[in-house]
Amino acid sequence: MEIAIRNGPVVLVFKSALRPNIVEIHEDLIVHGDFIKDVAFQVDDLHSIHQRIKEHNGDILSPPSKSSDECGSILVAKIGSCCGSLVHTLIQHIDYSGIFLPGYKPSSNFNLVSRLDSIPVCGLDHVVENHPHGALDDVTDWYNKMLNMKRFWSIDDKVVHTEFSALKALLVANSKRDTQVTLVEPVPNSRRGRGQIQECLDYHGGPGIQHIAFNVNDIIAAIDEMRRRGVEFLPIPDSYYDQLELRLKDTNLNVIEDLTEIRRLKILMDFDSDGYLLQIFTRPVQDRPTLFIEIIQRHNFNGFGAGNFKALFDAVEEEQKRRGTLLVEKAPY
Ligand SMILES: O=C(O)C(=O)Cc1ccc(O)cc1
Ligand SMILES: [Fe+2]
Repeated sequence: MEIAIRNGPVVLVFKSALRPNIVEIHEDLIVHGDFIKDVAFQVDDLHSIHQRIKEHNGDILSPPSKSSDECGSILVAKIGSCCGSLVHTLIQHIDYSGIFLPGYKPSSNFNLVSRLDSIPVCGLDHVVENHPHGALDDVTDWYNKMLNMKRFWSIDDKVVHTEFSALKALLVANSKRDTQVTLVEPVPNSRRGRGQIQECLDYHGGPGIQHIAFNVNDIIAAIDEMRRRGVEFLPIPDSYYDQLELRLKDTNLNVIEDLTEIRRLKILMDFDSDGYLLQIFTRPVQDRPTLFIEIIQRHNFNGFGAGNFKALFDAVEEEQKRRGTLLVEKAPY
């Protein structure tokens, strides 16, 4: 059974096994718990991508096929990724004008949502994959070969470390930068802890999607409403905002949002001379400390909040201490 929910251009599909014998879903759930199985990409020319993937011996789970209903047709294929059991559905819209994809019917069972104040989402900014130590070069190669995505930036453990852990991250994206995947790996070193990436790998049972980031146009209103609804975000100390205000004093940046609101809602901010971004991270959205959600608003700023990594990772490690997973060698399950 599948239920698709939409907010602006973003659609999430929730899938569950109705019957006991749907082995492939149950097997995945035993390993990963609730997790992201599929990150779908919209493509312009599925046949040529399929050809490219075949030439590079990619894992084609289902070759391009046409799917139609009374609202038109799409072309769809599915490939295995190099990120554990994650798959990528590739979709080319030929002439489709229905609500989502062929076969989906509108549902009228969402009275609760229609009574809440809306939280408009305007796009999917990026998804983030966690990989084991040493995997990032091969994964980057894979996205480059199969989907022609290029590496745009990287940051290493010399820059990204805390008292307890260290990591490497890099971004692969298409040339328009409207499809972006951040790849992250832990760097084991002499530090004392099991960092957030290793914790996520341990609880997820291997590589997988660690967070998804939604773009909004009014992050203050969005977070205000999400908090009102009870969504839990990572706590950020007041000292972060004291420092932020000092750093901002030395710039000519025109920040539209009210800094008191940014402080009150615990939104993070990173900037350079041309622009800034505002971002905030939820606590994990299921029992295992694996998937969480980021809300992000960009003002002429393409980067990934590297200036926030320290505050962010310190905040996550405070959560790990609370969970009792930071200062141990292996996952305590
Ligand atoms: O790069 C991103 O997408 C970020 O949002 C920053 C980040 C990178 C790695 C993490 O484990 C958590 C956050
Ligand atoms: Fe992110």
